[in-house]
Amino acid sequence: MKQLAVLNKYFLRYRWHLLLGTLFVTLSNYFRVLQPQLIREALDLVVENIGLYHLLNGFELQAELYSLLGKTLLLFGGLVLLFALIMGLFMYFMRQTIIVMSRLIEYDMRKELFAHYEKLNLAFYKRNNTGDLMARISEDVSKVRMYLGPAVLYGINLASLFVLVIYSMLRVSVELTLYSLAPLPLLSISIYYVSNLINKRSERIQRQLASLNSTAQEVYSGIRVVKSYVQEAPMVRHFADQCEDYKTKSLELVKVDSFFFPIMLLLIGASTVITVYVGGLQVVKGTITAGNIAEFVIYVNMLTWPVTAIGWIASIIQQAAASQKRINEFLDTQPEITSPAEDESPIEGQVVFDDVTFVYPDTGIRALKKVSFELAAGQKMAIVGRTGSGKTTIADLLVRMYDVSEGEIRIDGRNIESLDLDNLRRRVGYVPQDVFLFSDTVANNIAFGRRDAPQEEIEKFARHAAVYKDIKELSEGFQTRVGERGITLSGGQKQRVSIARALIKHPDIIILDDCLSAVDTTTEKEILGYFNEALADKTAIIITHRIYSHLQFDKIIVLDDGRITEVGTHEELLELRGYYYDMYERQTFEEASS
Ligand SMILES: Nc1ncnc2c1ncn2[C@@H]1O[C@H](COP(=O)(O)OP(=O)(O)OP(=O)(O)O)[C@@H](O)[C@H]1O
Repeated sequence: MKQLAVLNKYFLRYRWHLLLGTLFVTLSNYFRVLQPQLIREALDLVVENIGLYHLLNGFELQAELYSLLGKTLLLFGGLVLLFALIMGLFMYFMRQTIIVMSRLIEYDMRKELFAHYEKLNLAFYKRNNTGDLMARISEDVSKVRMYLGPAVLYGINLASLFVLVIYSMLRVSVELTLYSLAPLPLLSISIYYVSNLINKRSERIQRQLASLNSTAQEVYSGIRVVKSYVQEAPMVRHFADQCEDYKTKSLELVKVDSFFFPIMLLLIGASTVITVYVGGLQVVKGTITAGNIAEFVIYVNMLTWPVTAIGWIASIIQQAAASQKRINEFLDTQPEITSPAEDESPIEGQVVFDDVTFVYPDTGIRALKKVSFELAAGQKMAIVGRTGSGKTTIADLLVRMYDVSEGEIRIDGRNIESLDLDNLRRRVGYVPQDVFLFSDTVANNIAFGRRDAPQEEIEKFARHAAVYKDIKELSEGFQTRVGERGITLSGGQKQRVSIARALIKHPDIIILDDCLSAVDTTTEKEILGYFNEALADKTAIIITHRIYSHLQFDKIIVLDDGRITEVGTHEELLELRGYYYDMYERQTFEEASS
């Protein structure tokens, strides 16, 4: 249960909701407990006056007694109604305080958890799958909310009702109280077991539902592959199997669920029978009145829900503790990449890799081995090399998605790890290989890093990225929503929108990771023509699988298995007759034959 201790700060934050809620619960229960006492009074009044009524047979007084009794009973009835109304009013207030408190805490928790997630490193996201991250922020937080709201509410209700009801019962008869309450612990224990079973089975259903959803989602996303391989029928069978599993699990839950109310009614029935039997004998002995039996039966029924709730609350708390443990695991994860200083100053753009070695933390893959190069501010460098040779890793290290394992990266002569992280990332325009667009308008996607960019700027940079015409042809131009992950745009269009997104930031250093791979050669020329002029004073690192003859590079490096194997200018590398030369020959041949 210590897992739940972290939630105490929220109780403290919303202490007035909690305190007022407790007061309203107690007041509501106070008026609830008064009702059986009024009913007992009314019943006793009737029982006591039956004899007198019959004695007055034939006398005028009999009618008067009848009317007086009627009026008194009506008064009792009116009072019971009034108390029920007051009780209801306080119940309304108790939900308005405690359940509202739980919703406010749920909102705070989700916000804080999301903000925390965003601070964590890329390595954390590689380590944990998206489904798990989503589950912790949605389902786990919801389970914790069940503890903060309903469990706390029913807990307070249980405590206050118990004190009030048992005090009222003991005042009448200690012996009858003990007999009437005897079956209730059994009720609590059995409900605890049934609730636990229900929860376990519900969880299994939830998991099955999640897998059902991801299957469906995967099929929808990969519908092109499914159709072109004529795999619709096997996919339907696969989905049907999963549905079958879901159905079986749901039926298992129904079986246990069906026990809930019968158990409750059986044990409450037992309590009532005992009350009437033992109470009846006591009435005969004269220790209590007949009205007391009615009063007790109502008390026992009043305790039904709170006692049932003990098992239910225990089960909710158990689940909430398990969920909070999962949430705490993430909350306790601290970002390894932190910003040491606040410094908004611009970057000149000198980049130095000094004997950089990098090992991916989870796989142990040595992606870079003693890589060294130097770029003066404003210089342009191309990185080429086979797939998996470490090109993207260089880009990721430059924006500190990871920190180097050995060696040092310096920007303007300062170790990259001593620079203000946000400032660094703001001043580097990075177009990653796997372009990602948000399901928002094209304009907002371009202005992602500069939310205040005016429309003219957005259009200007769209032109520079050679995507202006494509956007204008969309149904709503720049206001067209691009669908999930930019699904409604072509691969090349997505690449160009993300180039515009990087350029509009006016970065000091620009890194383009294979971002023209899906663009035709005419468009490529158009973009490169612009690059020549726009990147004139910027340091640029361009990762590519093609040789761009339209761009003058100060330096080209060839990577192979994490090492620099060739370095020099275009002409120098051609003279080396190595990987670069082969690449150039192949490309020239392909262009000539196309
Ligand atoms: N997140 C990661 N976790 C573990 N290993 C990784 C990760 N990303 C890349 N690697 C490994 O590091 C090595 C270098 O990968 P990198 O992505 O830098 O290559 P690349 O040259 O950019 O390849 P490509 O041209 O195909 O994009 C590869 O062996 C790859 O398997």
